[in-house]
Amino acid sequence: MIKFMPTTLQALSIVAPDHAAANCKVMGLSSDSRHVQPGDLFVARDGITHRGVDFIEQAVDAGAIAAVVEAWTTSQDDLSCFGIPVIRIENLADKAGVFAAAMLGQPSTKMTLIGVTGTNGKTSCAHYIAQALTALGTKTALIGTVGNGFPDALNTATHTTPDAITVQRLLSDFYAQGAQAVVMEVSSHALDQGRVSGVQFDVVALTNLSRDHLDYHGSMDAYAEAKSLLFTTKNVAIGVVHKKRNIVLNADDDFGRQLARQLTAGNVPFCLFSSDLNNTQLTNTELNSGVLKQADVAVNQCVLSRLGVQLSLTIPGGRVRFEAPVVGDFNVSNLLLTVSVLSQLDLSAAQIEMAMAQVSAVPGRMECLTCAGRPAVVIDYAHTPDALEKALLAARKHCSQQLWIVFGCGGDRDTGKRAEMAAIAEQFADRVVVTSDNPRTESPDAIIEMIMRGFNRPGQVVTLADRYEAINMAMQQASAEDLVLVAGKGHEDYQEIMGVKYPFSDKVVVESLLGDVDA
Ligand SMILES: CC(=O)N[C@H]1[C@@H](OP(=O)(O)OP(=O)(O)OC[C@H]2O[C@@H](n3ccc(=O)[nH]c3=O)[C@H](O)[C@@H]2O)O[C@H](CO)[C@@H](O)[C@@H]1O[C@H](C)C(=O)N[C@@H](C)C(=O)N[C@H](CCC(=O)O)C(=O)O
Ligand SMILES: Nc1ncnc2c1ncn2[C@@H]1O[C@H](COP(=O)(O)OP(=O)(O)OP(=O)(O)O)[C@@H](O)[C@H]1O
Ligand SMILES: N[C@H](CCC[C@H](N)C(=O)O)C(=O)O
Ligand SMILES: [Mg+2]
Repeated sequence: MIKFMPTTLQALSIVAPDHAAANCKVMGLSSDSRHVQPGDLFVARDGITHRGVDFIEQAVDAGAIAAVVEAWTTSQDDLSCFGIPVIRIENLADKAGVFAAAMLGQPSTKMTLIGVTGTNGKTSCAHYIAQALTALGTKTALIGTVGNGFPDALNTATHTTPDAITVQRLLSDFYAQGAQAVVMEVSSHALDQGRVSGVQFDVVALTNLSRDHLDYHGSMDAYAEAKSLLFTTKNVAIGVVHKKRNIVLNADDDFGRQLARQLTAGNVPFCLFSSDLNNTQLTNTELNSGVLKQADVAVNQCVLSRLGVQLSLTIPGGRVRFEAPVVGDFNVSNLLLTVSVLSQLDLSAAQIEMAMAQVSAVPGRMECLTCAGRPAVVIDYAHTPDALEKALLAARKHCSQQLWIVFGCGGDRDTGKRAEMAAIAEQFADRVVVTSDNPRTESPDAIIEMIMRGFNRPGQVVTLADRYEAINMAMQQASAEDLVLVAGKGHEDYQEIMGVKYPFSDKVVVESLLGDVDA
């Protein structure tokens, strides 16, 4: 159990109203009134749904000795009634992590910290990096969608990137358990809400940027702006911190190149990777004028097979060759990112080659289940238009006859991606079954109806809201030479309906329907 180091408001650089308040002992920190412990400083941050100030009374009842609130939301006059010092602070959302880091002894400075952001591929890359570092003997922990902890003992995660105080607690906990490195997925929500403020990174990397989360960010520009926060250094008092400027960018992605141009203009060094053999995305004009450089990590040779990928790469100062049992062209990009991160950690070509040979598939990402005489089934976490396209293109290469897709879309999330995913499904699959994903608080039928608007030939699409029945139907009707891609839920072991998480696993369902699954 991780303990905060007792401190004072003064030591946290919080300007208290009087001497007594400045020196009162702060025993812990919480941003949730329901979890406040006696002696805690309550970080009453404003959220999207609630105002933090509305929970101060509850925090006082639980024993909070002081509270901090957003400066712009409340006047000082309204804060004198709580019986504890309540102090107004600028940019409070960005400060919670900084306070927590201070009270936990700056855990991120004691380990190698790697942050991965981007629309798709964060989990895959984070796991590959953790597997590679572990193979090199570096005890490495993970924070991300599949779970938090050491790779062989992940605790289920509620978020891809937890809230700011939880992030610091996890880092502190990992350090206490001997971690030497931590790889974390950094979501756009996290960057926007200051969940990684106070984390000091050794390497930060971008996978790619495509449509997602527009319900939250409102526009692609705002979404990109949030992502770019991981790559801009701020001072230690606020925001993301870079120990060194080790930045890894994807030259095959529009946003990756945009960031690369910005960094070049600001004379900030970065490592660029590309799986484009001819660097066709990098225009000659840009290359010749020095606006962009050639990729630092690039593909010399790439052989994709049913079992995985064989790669020969150029890296700064050498070459590496390895095989990895992961499928899909998009995974080449994820492997390149992984190699780029390792090269930024100053590992030798021989070390990188050895480490990459140990990389293996991630649960729920292009996971293939087969049984003699039955259609092959691939379970994948594609839940954005770009991911669905990439997953279907990858699955097509493993399918000798008809390619089936079973998918739905999550409720209470970007509604605009629903019709886009339908158009992709229609374009790249032969048979389409639309079902429920996590409807959350929305009606499954209403979500399906929005998906249906994206098809040109809706008459050819089967809809079955019950996900078990939808998978069953596709597997019953598909021939042994067909392939069924079950997309959207990957590793998830629940289906969230009206605030309740019911047990549901695509993998368990498929295995039970296949009977004896081949290895
Ligand atoms: C949209 C979003 O990101 N919402 C997150 C946000 O909620 P919110 O802003 O509505 O918070 P709020 O309910 O207004 O509460 C404000 C403050 O009051 C506190 N509070 C609240 C209630 C109470 O009784 N007492 C109390 O003190 C809360 O702890 C919070 O600090 O802050 C909450 C506390 O940290 C998060 O749990 C919540 O995540 C919700 C559940 C969520 O679904 N988030 C998803 C969209 C998300 O974060 N996804 C990303 C990206 C996924 C990916 O692409 O991989 C992720 O990183 O997981
Ligand atoms: N580099 C990539 N480019 C495009 N699609 C990808 C890439 N890597 C993975 N995918 C697709 O995206 C899906 C999700 O991959 P992964 O879980 O690694 O991404 P993520 O960014 O962590 O997603 P989330 O934001 O939901 O946590 C995969 O199942 C696959 O279909
Ligand atoms: N990290 C993603 C997960 C989506 C998973 C999908 N199954 C869904 O419920 O939409 C998100 O929060 O948008
Ligand atoms: Mg993830």
